[in-house]
Amino acid sequence: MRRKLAAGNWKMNGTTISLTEAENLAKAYTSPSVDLLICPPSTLLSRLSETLGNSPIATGGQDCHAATSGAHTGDVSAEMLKDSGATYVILGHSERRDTYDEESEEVRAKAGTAMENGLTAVVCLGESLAQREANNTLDIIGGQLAGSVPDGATGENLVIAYEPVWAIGTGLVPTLEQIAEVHGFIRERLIRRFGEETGNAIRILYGGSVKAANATEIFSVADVDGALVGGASLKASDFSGIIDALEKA
Ligand SMILES: O=C(CO)COP(=O)(O)O
Repeated sequence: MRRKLAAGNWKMNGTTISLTEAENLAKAYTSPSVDLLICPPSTLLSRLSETLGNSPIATGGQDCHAATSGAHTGDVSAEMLKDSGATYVILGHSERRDTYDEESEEVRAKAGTAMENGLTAVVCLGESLAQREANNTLDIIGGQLAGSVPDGATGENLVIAYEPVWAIGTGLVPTLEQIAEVHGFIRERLIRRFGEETGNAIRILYGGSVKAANATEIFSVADVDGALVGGASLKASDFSGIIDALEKA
């Protein structure tokens, strides 16, 4: 049985004041029935990890370098994330694939380094609107999945996030049938590559305009094991509506 996961990606949002939102969340969820994760900007990671202290809410980075250390100005290593209290790291987000031309091969190298450092890699996959309209969604997702996930993935060290690029921050959400098709396809590919047991243990999150108002129906879809939430994870009052829906799913 896969434990569900509600993950917040704060992206490039948040300063010290935002720690209060995490504190409010920690007060509200002292023993949640689902896993909870916040991935703040790296400037807040240490303080957020300290603020959350013994709360069950985990913290994570939003990217890491494939190398363990060295002359990489501006980058953050997996070891640094771990040292800042993180247990997860988001990798291959479409905003990084787009802005920094991150290819799946690079994402795979980063995920390997993250896993070696004891982090759980949240590997993001997603098609653009043009790719969906050209009926290429499953080809794109299949290629990104095969290319971005390293060998040795398990239900512990890997989470997949399906985030259609056109649904991120737009208020547009795929139909439940479209979500079911892609999540079912990812599940099948994971089983084919890693075997029945591991393939079934890896969690698959949906991400893209998830809100309290649409969370219940999204969580009703087979193989949706939780959500990777952007905008609606910034305020505890918004994120808690999504967490509550996941706890009831
Ligand atoms: O990109 C996302 C999470 O990683 C989704 O962002 P939104 O929830 O703001 O659409």
